[in-house]
Amino acid sequence: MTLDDLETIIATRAKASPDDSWTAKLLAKGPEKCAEKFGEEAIEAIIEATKGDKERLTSEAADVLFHLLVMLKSQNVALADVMAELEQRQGQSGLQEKAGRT
Ligand SMILES: N=c1c2ncn([C@@H]3O[C@H](COP(=O)(O)OP(=O)(O)OP(=O)(O)O)[C@@H](O)[C@H]3O)c2ncn1[C@@H]1O[C@H](COP(=O)(O)O)[C@@H](O)[C@H]1O
Repeated sequence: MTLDDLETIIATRAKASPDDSWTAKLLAKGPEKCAEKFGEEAIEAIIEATKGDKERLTSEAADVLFHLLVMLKSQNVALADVMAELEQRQGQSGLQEKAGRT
């Protein structure tokens, strides 16, 4: 499973009935609800990371990635655009980037 696969699954399930699909149900609630759910999942991952529970963190991290992609879908932002942004950053240290900010 790749993030591209998951994006494709989400795009397909977005067309399903909200009665049959969590993806469709969440998207039907609108972008704000999708963002809120992503935030909840991120907080759950933070909690597991601070506890040091690797198994629970792995599970919550999966929830975070799934809900990140649903949030992007809700705003029609393509994963490819996010990856292109990361690609542009390749080769520049995060510390260099921070020091170069005006
Ligand atoms: N990867 C996921 C995925 N990860 C999490 N979830 C759902 O996200 C929902 C929210 O998770 P939570 O554990 O937070 O559930 P909750 O009910 O809010 O529980 P609490 O907050 O009370 O703990 C649950 O219903 C999970 O099943 C997912 N739902 C779908 N997918 C993928 O999307 C595909 C299509 O799913 P549907 O859209 O449901 O057909 C699936 O086959 C999977 O590949």
